[in-house]
Amino acid sequence: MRHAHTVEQVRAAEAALAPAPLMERAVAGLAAACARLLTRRRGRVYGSALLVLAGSGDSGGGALFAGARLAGRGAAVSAVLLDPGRAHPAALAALRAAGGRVTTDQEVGLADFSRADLILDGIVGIGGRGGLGPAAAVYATAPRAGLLVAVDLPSGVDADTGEVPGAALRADVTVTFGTYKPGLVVDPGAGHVGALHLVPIGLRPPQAPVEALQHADLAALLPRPATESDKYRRGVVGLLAGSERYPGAALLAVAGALRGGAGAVRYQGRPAEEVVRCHPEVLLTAGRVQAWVVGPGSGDDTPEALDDALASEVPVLVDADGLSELARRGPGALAGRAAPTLLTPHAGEAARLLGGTVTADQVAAARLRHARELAARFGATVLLKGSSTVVARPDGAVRVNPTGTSWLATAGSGDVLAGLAGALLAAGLTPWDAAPAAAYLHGLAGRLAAGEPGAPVTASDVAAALPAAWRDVAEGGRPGGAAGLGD
Ligand SMILES: NC(=O)C1=CN([C@@H]2O[C@H](COP(=O)(O)OP(=O)(O)OC[C@H]3O[C@@H](n4cnc5c(N)ncnc54)[C@H](OP(=O)(O)O)[C@@H]3O)[C@@H](O)[C@H]2O)[C@@H](O)CC1
Ligand SMILES: [K+]
Repeated sequence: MRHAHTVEQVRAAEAALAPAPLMERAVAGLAAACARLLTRRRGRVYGSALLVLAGSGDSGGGALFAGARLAGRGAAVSAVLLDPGRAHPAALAALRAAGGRVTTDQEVGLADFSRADLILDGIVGIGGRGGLGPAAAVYATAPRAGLLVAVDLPSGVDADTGEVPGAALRADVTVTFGTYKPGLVVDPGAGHVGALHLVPIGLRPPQAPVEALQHADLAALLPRPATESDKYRRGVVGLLAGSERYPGAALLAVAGALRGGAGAVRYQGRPAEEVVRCHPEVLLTAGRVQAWVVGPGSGDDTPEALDDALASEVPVLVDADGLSELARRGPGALAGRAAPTLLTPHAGEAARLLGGTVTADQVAAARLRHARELAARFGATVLLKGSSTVVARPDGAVRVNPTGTSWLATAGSGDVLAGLAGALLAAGLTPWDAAPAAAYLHGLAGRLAAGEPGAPVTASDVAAALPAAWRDVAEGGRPGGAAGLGD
């Protein structure tokens, strides 16, 4: 599990430790990471060109100290001071003493930026507020040939939320200290991070409000049938999905549910004949179910389907058309439910569920905030789809999905996810576990189907790759399994 802590928690944890050893450990880890990157790129540190972008805080201080160390190993180091009167005095002195060149001239800085083998972004760390000023913002778009290493987090990304209010640097590698920060794992910030490397500095932060499941967590969560399992032990999922107009949604949701390990799928919708033709294992009879999925492509049947599902005493997943109907009814529609409800909106559906006071783009730009608001408003677990899918609980706890690929933004992909998550609910997982587990497997299946370097995939391809994703997780003992994920 990757745990991500807020700025306030990091500050409190840092305050409990002596500052000098903290800086020492952070700088040692940062310099070592840069030395490895330079060696990989140029064969050695000696003779390589390094540029430090230094702001006024400790992030700039750490970058200058690391620059000094690498200058000591023969790198040609220059530093641009973005707030010249306030650069970390001891770190600046150390860089000068090691032979580093210091400038405040933007033209010189940009020329060095374009030529350097490696650039250290120490403009701001967790103390960054608002967007970058113009002197720093030019480096967000300036051309460069070398690697950009962000110190603690890419400058311009909000550490607590992953929001990017203005210009932000785009790193190849981010070296972060002590613990992960939410902004490193939630988009749009996460998209600026590159490869993420954690340097332990001895922090002991409290429980994390944001976490990201890894391969080993998934392996522990996924249900495995015991020898005496029957279909009810594995879980029977009921699908109220598809319509004459949208039969495909039913087929894809069934495909996701069957490959999500459901003991059986009970289908109740209009295109039943087509469903059975494609998936002969589906049950069409009424009977016991352990979770309902309502909404994918359910069209005009949605109001009645939602009534039936919400009146049941089993977990209910509401997706697609079900969410539009729920947006019309408002949070009161879930008020009397004793069993849990899981909502799986994309940004547009989330905006509607939030009462239309925000746009889909605003939801996507501030994913943590809106997923939490929605979960609190409806008293339900919310899986907000999109790049870095976010799962929020009504109490504000969040799990962020680290898998996924932009190839997954394809028609019907959400139907597969709904069926898959429904199967995991039917198997007895809570929404808090089922939702991130489904997002993880779905994202991994998308990556496996898209391949490397990646090619377009259909929702059917994603469903077909689910068994491979499942096996990849089960093989989690070897680092990252076949997909190269894992921690
Ligand atoms: N503790 C340690 O030993 C180590 C700490 N390290 C890292 O340092 C970070 C915490 O340090 P920090 O508190 O000094 O904050 P940091 O983010 O560097 O700078 C804040 C300064 O920036 C300024 N500023 C704010 N917004 C701005 C903007 N938009 N554009 C430009 N400037 C802006 C702001 O100005 P002010 O608001 O005060 O006017 C203030 O002066 C943290 O990420 C940690 O991991 C490691 O790197 C090394 C070891
Ligand atoms: K930074």
